[in-house]
Amino acid sequence: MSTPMNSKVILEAEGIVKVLGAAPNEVKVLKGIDLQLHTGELTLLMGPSGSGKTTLLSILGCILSPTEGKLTLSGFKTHNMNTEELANLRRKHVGFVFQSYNLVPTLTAVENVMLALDLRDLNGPDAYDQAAEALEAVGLGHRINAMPSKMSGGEKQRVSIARALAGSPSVILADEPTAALDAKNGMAVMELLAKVAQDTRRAVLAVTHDHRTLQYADRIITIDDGRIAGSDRPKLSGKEVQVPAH
Ligand SMILES: Nc1ncnc2c1ncn2[C@@H]1O[C@H](COP(=O)(O)OP(=O)(O)OP(=O)(O)O)[C@@H](O)[C@H]1O
Repeated sequence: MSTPMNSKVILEAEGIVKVLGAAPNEVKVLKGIDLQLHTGELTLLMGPSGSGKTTLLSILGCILSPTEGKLTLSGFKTHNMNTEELANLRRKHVGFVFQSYNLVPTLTAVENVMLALDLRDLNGPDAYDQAAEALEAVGLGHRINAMPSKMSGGEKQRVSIARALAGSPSVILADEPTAALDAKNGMAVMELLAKVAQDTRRAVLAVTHDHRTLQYADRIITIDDGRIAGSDRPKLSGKEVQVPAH
């Protein structure tokens, strides 16, 4: 199947197996996943509850190591990396967006974004400018000094997208980014992620149960019982995508 021009593989997972839990109650949560993320694309990861989506996202984002299999991120092969090397790779190349925003409640919007830059060793006036720029890019230039408690859910999620964008990671991983939002704010956040994904240096992968988000996808991957059950490019194929029920 064809991919957009100028697009390249920025993340590649091969034969990913993940066993969780301790013997004798071990569970093979991922059973051999092959997956590629391309720059300039928004990929949605869908599948029933318990199918392994969050576990897979954690492995792709170098939070968890696979039991078996290989991961290459931005050209770096991770399978021989120690914990510190993996954390450095994650800080530099991956931005996360969570369902519950995960903002620090005592910090303003711009300070929340600056915190992410500080983790990437960028601080001082340059960090402030870069954080303000990231907030501007998500339409929150007028809210940079707002506290999370004074923001709507949609605004908080946009701050968390700005935080993920700061430092220009090559991959943004979002776990149910619209789940806590009403329909209007949820679609606005999805539209923003689709726009963020148009940058040809970056790929975005979002786990979602929300069928209304399908319209924004360049690619939809479905997972069922720890295995890839399907992959489609709806904008190119024009096919209706069958997604397993939640
Ligand atoms: N620490 C653990 N030990 C054992 N099993 C686990 C552990 N963590 C998760 N699991 C199991 O792994 C499976 C996959 O979990 P995961 O959270 O990745 O699924 P998911 O597709 O993201 O689900 P949901 O849509 O409900 O968030 C589930 O059956 C879960 O019960």
